[in-house]
Amino acid sequence: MIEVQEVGRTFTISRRTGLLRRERRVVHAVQNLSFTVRAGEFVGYLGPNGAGKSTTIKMLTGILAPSSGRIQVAGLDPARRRTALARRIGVVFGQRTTLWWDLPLRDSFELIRHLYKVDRVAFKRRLDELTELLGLGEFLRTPVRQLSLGQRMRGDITAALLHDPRVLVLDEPTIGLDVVSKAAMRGFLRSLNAERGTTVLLTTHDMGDIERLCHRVMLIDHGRLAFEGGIDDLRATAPEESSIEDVVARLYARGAQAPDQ
Ligand SMILES: Nc1ncnc2c1ncn2[C@@H]1O[C@H](COP(=O)(O)OP(=O)(O)OP(=O)(O)O)[C@@H](O)[C@H]1O
Repeated sequence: MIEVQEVGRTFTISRRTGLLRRERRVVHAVQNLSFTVRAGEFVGYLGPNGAGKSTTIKMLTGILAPSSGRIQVAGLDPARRRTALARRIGVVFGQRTTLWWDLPLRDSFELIRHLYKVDRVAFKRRLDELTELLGLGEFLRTPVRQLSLGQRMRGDITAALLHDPRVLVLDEPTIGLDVVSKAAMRGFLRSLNAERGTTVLLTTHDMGDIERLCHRVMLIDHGRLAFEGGIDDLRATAPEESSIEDVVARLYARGAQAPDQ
């Protein structure tokens, strides 16, 4: 469902170092990255701040083109077929909304229906289902700017799923949610994957998300894949640690000692 082959992405940063002098520096955000996510998998994508997670997600969704290598998502090259891909995948960035700030939630969904050209009957059925599952009924007429973070996040997840995508890419979907909202969101995502077979790639700094949801974990550090395996394999990298958080902290610390690019 997702194929990443030897992908690299660099950024060139230009910085003023004097009155007339500029210094150019190349940042290797992602380097020689290869992985596969099969249909129906729920995979966690971990890494410390600045490791290259968002850059990867932007490449998977076609927002950024890779500098090298090859990507296929749902059978398409994301950077070349971004519009076609948008009909096959759903994307949620926890830190920002894709909804229209001043519009009631319902109107944002209606606009999305037009953008994705979703059939009216299928849209109504899917919206009713998602409204029920995510408990959104009482907020449909509320402008997005008046929603709490948890309500808005449920709105964003609904928006990403209205066109019934086979792949869902989530960038920190539980950030800032309270324990009850977090548990509800995780329950929803788990059943979406188990019952509907939606393939999910999840980026998070919350190890609870990883432990409770993911079949497999990939860990990126300094733009390179530093670990890949199941939760038990992850634990086995530091069996002396009792929590996943500490196991992952160990892996991050190991990466920090490695020579930088
Ligand atoms: N547009 C850009 N221009 C220059 N450098 C960038 C750009 N986007 C990302 N980078 C750099 O690429 C590297 C990877 O950044 P990225 O945002 O992918 O990390 P991340 O793993 O998502 O981090 P976080 O967990 O903090 O969100 C960082 O060194 C970052 O500064």
